[in-house]
Amino acid sequence: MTDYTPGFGNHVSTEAVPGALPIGRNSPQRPAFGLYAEQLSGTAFTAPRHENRRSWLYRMRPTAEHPPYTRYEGAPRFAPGTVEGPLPPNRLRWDPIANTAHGTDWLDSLTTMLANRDPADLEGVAIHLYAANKDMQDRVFMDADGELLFVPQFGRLAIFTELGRLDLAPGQIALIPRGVRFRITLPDTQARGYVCENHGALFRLPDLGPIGANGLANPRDFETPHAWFEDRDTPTQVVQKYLGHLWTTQLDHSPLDVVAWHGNLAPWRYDLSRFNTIGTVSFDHPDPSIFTLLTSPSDVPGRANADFVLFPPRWMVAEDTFRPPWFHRNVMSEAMGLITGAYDAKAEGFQPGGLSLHNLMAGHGPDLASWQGASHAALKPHKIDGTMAFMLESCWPYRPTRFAQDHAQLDYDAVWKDFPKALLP
Ligand SMILES: O=C(O)Cc1cc(O)ccc1O
Ligand SMILES: [Fe+2]
Repeated sequence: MTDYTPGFGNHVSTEAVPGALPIGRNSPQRPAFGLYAEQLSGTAFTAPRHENRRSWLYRMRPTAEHPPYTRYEGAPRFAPGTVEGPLPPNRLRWDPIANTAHGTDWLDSLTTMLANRDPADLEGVAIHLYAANKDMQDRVFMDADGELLFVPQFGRLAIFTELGRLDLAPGQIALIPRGVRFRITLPDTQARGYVCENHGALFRLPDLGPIGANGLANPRDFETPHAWFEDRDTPTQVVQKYLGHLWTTQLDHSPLDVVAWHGNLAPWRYDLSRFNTIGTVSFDHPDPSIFTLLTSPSDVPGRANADFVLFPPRWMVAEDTFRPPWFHRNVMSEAMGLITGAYDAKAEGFQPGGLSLHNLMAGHGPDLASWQGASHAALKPHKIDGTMAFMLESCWPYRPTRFAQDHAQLDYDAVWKDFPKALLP
């Protein structure tokens, strides 16, 4: 059980030991109890105030005290780079990854599927899958390449971070900022899901425009953990992802030793059932941007580095409308995952834990069975229930890893085969 503070991007002050947090200054000459003050930046020092994100951590030892990093040889499918050469314009889809070997923790189970920029560009996103069956023991991970958005699909995660503990279950998502170290244990002994890694501008809530001041993901439903620490003087391995590669070093203590912190750069979790879904009450299927939960802007206004888009249970009431997603070709690139149930544009073949990719300009939309069903359905109010899908839509075309290329479904194109030709008068 953990305590949380509600709100998105708020300035939080929290201490696990009374008196640990300095009052009125960040870096006193001698912080309480001999703690070390450390600033963790999520944006440049000079970022505009409304975008500026940083926290001050008060820890038992400075992060700076560590031996050199050497290459990490574990996690064989994590961050291997993508396939070089011309990128085929083909649509791709994957079944959930088969069970990983017994005794594989979250970190070593990470399997990179798609990536679209070099992390050193400070733009782009990558999509990793995990399928773990062992707790991380005596080791922590940190990602210097971006913030991590967790989308569990099966099994709970207990995430012990430098800034507090997060309990996470399927149906919730969580975010860990760039650079924050954490360890993951598995309350259900097994867990499977997605991790979206964002190298670009920090995820934020989208502007709501004419929707108004409320709706979609409301800020108060994001939960940030209170300060928590462990005082453990036992050997601890640190693994970090740095510019696309994995590195490791060894400490003689746990770095999850932040006794107090304050600031607006912090992990959070969010319950997807809180998403206030908005859709048409007249006709036509709205653009999926109506379902944007988080956005990471690029330098081009309105063109996201990444949008995290949710397709939750909802009522469909549109009149004289083909209600599922329409056929379309998009200049943005669409990677999709499924948390539970079925997706209304794919009758079969897109399974919970699976993944699909429709890169820029790829013709896609309802498969033949979904098109037939929706073209003839009686248009009474209908609840799409028991489903939760998401899309990570990016302006940068995704490239698969070699593993992804070798494990894609063999004949995905066939779901769009044999559409009857239109009959002209
Ligand atoms: O391709 C998809 O299934 C995602 C999607 C959903 C939708 O409702 C409208 C457009 C779109 O790309
Ligand atoms: Fe699409």
